[in-house]
Amino acid sequence: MNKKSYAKVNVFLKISDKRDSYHELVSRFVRVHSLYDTISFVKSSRKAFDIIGDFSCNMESNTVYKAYNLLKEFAGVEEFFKSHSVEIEKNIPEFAGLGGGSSNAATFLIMTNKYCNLNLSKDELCKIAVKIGADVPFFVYEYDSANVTGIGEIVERFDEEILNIDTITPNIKCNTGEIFKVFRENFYKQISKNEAEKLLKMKSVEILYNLNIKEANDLYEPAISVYPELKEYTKKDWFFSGSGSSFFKVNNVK
Ligand SMILES: C[C@@](CO)(OP(=O)(O)O)[C@H](O)COP(=O)(O)OP(=O)(O)OC[C@H]1O[C@@H](n2ccc(N)nc2=O)[C@H](O)[C@@H]1O
Ligand SMILES: Nc1ncnc2c1ncn2[C@@H]1O[C@H](COP(=O)(O)OP(=O)(O)O)[C@@H](O)[C@H]1O
Repeated sequence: MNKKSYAKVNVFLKISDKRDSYHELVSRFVRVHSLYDTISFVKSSRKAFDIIGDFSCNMESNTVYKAYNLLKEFAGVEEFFKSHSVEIEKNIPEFAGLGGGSSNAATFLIMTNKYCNLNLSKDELCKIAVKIGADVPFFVYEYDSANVTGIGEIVERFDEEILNIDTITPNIKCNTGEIFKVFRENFYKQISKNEAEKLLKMKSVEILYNLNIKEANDLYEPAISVYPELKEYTKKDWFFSGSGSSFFKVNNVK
């Protein structure tokens, strides 16, 4: 009972509006095939829910624990996790803009749905996923590439070739909330409907061929202003994922 929990990158990320203290985005999310954690359900005699793995957060703030809390009311779930521990082999760096925590939560939802025979559809799982975090629905659908809008709850599969992606994660822990705050205060702009529609139709390789790092990600400039050390990692053909700190390169782009 194990499953890969992939990282993602944002090929582009543009802000389209504000929603209360949040921001609505227009983004292309792509799974990184070469970077994943592995989640296993292993037999255990602990008689209580537990997660084994290397995390910087405590149990209460672990996204997998949040996912468990949302599923435990379903018949059989609590019983199952009295005799199984969740083991997570972490490879995806945290605070990296690669969605590791969100991916783990989604993989846990998918595995629990399967092994506890909950028979929930992807759409039903997605309703649970949004309660955990903005990026979780993308990972629930298991698409290689998708257009993601709203705060992350609208996920539409995008049909394109599988991308061969390299990532670099500087040892800088980017605070997503702080970067959005600086974006709102000093860099605020909204993508127009026309421009958004154009990007949402373009293949990822075309987008990366045509845009530079600043144009592709509205959070890049605010991130650099909060963490100037990030600038050292800015190189030709490399792009910025989410609110950082990871940079990525797509080898399919010629
Ligand atoms: C920017 C993105 C793009 O993929 O990626 P990451 O850099 O985290 O991977 C995500 O949407 C990030 O989502 P997530 O990491 O779940 O953010 P949260 O913990 O929910 O939000 C932290 C804080 O960031 C701000 N926030 C977050 C998402 C959003 N669409 N608008 C916001 O303004 C809010 O102030 C919020 O309190
Ligand atoms: N299962 C998990 N894996 C990684 N980080 C987690 C997990 N659960 C909670 N977190 C917390 O989520 C935050 C980072 O989220 P993560 O998804 O790894 O990165 P990012 O949001 O930068 O893409 C950190 O505060 C981290 O401690």
